[in-house]
Amino acid sequence: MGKVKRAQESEVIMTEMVLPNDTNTLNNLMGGKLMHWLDVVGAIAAQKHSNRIVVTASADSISFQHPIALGNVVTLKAQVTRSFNSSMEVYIEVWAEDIPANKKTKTHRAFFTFVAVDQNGRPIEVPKLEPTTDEEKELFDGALRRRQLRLVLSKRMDPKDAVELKSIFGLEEALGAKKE
Ligand SMILES: CCCCCCCCCCCCCCCC(=O)SCCNC(=O)CCNC(=O)[C@H](O)C(C)(C)COP(=O)(O)OP(=O)(O)OC[C@H]1O[C@@H](n2cnc3c(N)ncnc32)[C@H](O)[C@@H]1OP(=O)(O)O
Repeated sequence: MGKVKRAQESEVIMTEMVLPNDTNTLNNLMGGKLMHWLDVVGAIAAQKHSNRIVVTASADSISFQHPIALGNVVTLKAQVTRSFNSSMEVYIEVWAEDIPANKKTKTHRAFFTFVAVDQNGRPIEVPKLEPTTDEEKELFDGALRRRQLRLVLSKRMDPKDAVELKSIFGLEEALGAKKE
């Protein structure tokens, strides 16, 4: 049996401050800057799980509903939810904190996928992941559906083979599977 690692072993908490160079003309954090931080914190979590070089394969939809203001302290928490062969899904939560006002708000959540690669950039196998807490187990179970959705959207999986997706949405017919 291959190596198994616990989800908590990949946890990374990163803290940043929104500086003038990071903001738009409304003095709010630029979306691209936040995506950069998400990419870095997620990649470190994936590296901790795999002990390998990792590359970003995909980032799921990120919505910017809560602006983060100049001077806020931004905390990003990342953890691998599930590993597959060479790929790992990472869940990231973001909080913005106005320390003088003593106010902390959860602003974003995101799922990224990283792939462990060798020195030549070829995908390489990663340890399996064992979820421990209820939240980790829920994320672990959902990861299979999210992976299938990503692979279908990027045309890497035939919708007919997306068994998990079909079972939750009851999409057998819509996705072209033949009825018995
Ligand atoms: C001492 C320690 C110090 C630590 C200090 C750390 C500092 C850490 C800082 C890091 C700083 C930031 C690091 C950012 C990292 C970049 O930003 S990297 C730059 C952006 N990313 C890239 O350039 C990647 C470009 N793409 C590729 O290289 C290739 O497409 C990939 C992703 C390696 C996949 O290769 P491929 O030949 O298509 O391989 P294939 O066998 O088909 O697929 C391999 C796996 O990828 C998955 N995959 C492929 N495409 C997708 C997709 N669109 N969606 C989901 N999964 C996909 C497949 O499902 C498959 O998964 P598994 O079944 O193996 O689990």
